Amino acid sequence: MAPRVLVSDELSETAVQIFRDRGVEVDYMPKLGKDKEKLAEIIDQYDGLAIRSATKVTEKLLEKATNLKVVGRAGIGVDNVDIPAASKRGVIVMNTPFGNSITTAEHAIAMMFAIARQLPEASASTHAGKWEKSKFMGVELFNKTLGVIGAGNIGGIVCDRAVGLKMKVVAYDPFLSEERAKQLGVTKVELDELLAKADFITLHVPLTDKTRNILSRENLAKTKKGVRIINCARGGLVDEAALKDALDSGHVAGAALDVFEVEPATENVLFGHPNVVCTPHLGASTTEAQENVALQVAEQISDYLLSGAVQNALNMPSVTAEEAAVMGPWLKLAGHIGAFIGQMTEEPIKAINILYDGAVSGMNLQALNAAVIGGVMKAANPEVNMVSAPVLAKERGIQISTTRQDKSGVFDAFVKVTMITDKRERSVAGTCFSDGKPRFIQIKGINIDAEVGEHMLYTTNEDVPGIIGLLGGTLGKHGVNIANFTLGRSAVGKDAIALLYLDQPIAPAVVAELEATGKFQQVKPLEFDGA
Ligand SMILES: NC(=O)C1=CN([C@@H]2O[C@H](COP(=O)(O)OP(=O)(O)OC[C@H]3O[C@@H](n4cnc5c(N)ncnc54)[C@H](O)[C@@H]3O)[C@@H](O)[C@H]2O)C=CC1
Ligand SMILES: O=C(O)C(=O)COP(=O)(O)O
Repeated sequence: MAPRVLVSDELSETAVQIFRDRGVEVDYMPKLGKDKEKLAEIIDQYDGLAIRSATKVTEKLLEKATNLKVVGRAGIGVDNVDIPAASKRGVIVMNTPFGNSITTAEHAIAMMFAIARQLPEASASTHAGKWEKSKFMGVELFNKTLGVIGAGNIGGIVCDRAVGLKMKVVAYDPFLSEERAKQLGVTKVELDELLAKADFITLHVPLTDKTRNILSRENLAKTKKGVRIINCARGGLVDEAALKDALDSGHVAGAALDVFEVEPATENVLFGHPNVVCTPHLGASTTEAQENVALQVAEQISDYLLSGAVQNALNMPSVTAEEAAVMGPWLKLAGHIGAFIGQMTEEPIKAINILYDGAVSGMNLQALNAAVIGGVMKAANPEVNMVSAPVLAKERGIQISTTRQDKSGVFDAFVKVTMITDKRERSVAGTCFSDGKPRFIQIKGINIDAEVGEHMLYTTNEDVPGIIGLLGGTLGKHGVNIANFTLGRSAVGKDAIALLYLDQPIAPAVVAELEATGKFQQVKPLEFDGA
């Protein structure tokens, strides 16, 4: 069945066309982002959700989104998506990190000109036939100091354009390297220095717990008298009430705001102030940017739903389409090994050590690790997947370690996972043959060769005659067909294991009957989803 995607905010038609061309069913309902009840009612029908900033992907919405696998943000900021809640539910969150950055940077520059020369007010006055030539006295940008808070993609472009305007640019960004600052032609400074020096301040940081209120009342008080402030990043970065007071007192000469604490902003303390220029979150609103982000988000969502390729996800390592094709069997194997271990474990896991040997050690290990951990944790919670598992494992304090090596002899490559609890250590290894089929090759250090099936039975016993007959006879009597039977032992007369691939699940009564023979130390049915 074709995956289904809902577009709940206004996106360029390009997105809808791409979904259709790629064979993804798409419903375009651009008003739904503003109607959370209606959205919550229908969200369970969709595998993917494409949004901009109006749709709020809250924990509550995600609870209803029982089939959702991916949220794609056609834009940059994802503060409208509860990413931890999405991760816990195994939903990938992607954005389009570059599609609208030039456009947004240009909007910030336009806003800077607008407050330097009071363009909107002068325009309104002229339209009104007033010809107030002497009222609108502006300031030049030339030789002024621009303080850029956040010099990432957008901030970096703003720096570049401002240098072109012959401004002096200082940037505050803890993650900006001296080398990059030099390349941009800007001076890296601390926040207090920026506040003290800047004639114009422009914000380009994401809204996080650390950046919220970065221009607080206290910080606004540290700015130069006559400063002008531009916010084309997020409402919530500037204390709006404090900004109004600073504008009223004349300490701040002007402010240009594209974003507001509450959006849509139909009321705001700053509305109506003569020195404030406002736009309704238009930073990304150009034909070019909207084409870029719509195209990118539709391709990314389709790639993920159709091939498992992951690009620009905020809660999952990237997997290219090429990698997804090569790694597919290995990701499956990693999940199966994890599932084997998870189903065999009844006590809390302290650590999981993952060894990658040979060709597989050169693959995307973050993704493979996520698949192993997902498999392990799925035994306790079937809802867990590659996205949610690493988060949950971390929450539970499980130590994950990875080793790469290239020592394999018999196999070109293999994956071996060792799980450690207070009581025991358990390890399972597997490989993929050229047919792409995952196989288990070692359990508890005992070599075997077992194709992975959906329903399996694992037994351990002392190496004595008659075990094959006993297993075959009992299963046969209950009409359980054996597709594949693998045996292994550590040494003659010592520990032996059997792994049976069955055509149907084995009933608890049959397990009990085998246990009652007293011949087995363990009789454990195992299930492998998607095998
Ligand atoms: N008005 C609009 O329509 C649009 C607004 N945006 C907003 O712009 C923001 C920035 O976008 P990009 O430049 O693409 O993001 P980015 O991630 O490339 O850059 C953000 C920069 O902020 C820096 N940063 C993070 N925490 C900081 C802190 N506490 N203090 C100082 N710097 C800090 C980072 O090191 C990074 O360099 C987005 O998060 C989004 O909220 C983005 C697009 C359109
Ligand atoms: O990309 C971003 O972060 C934006 O803020 C753009 O928002 P929008 O898609 O125009 O609602």
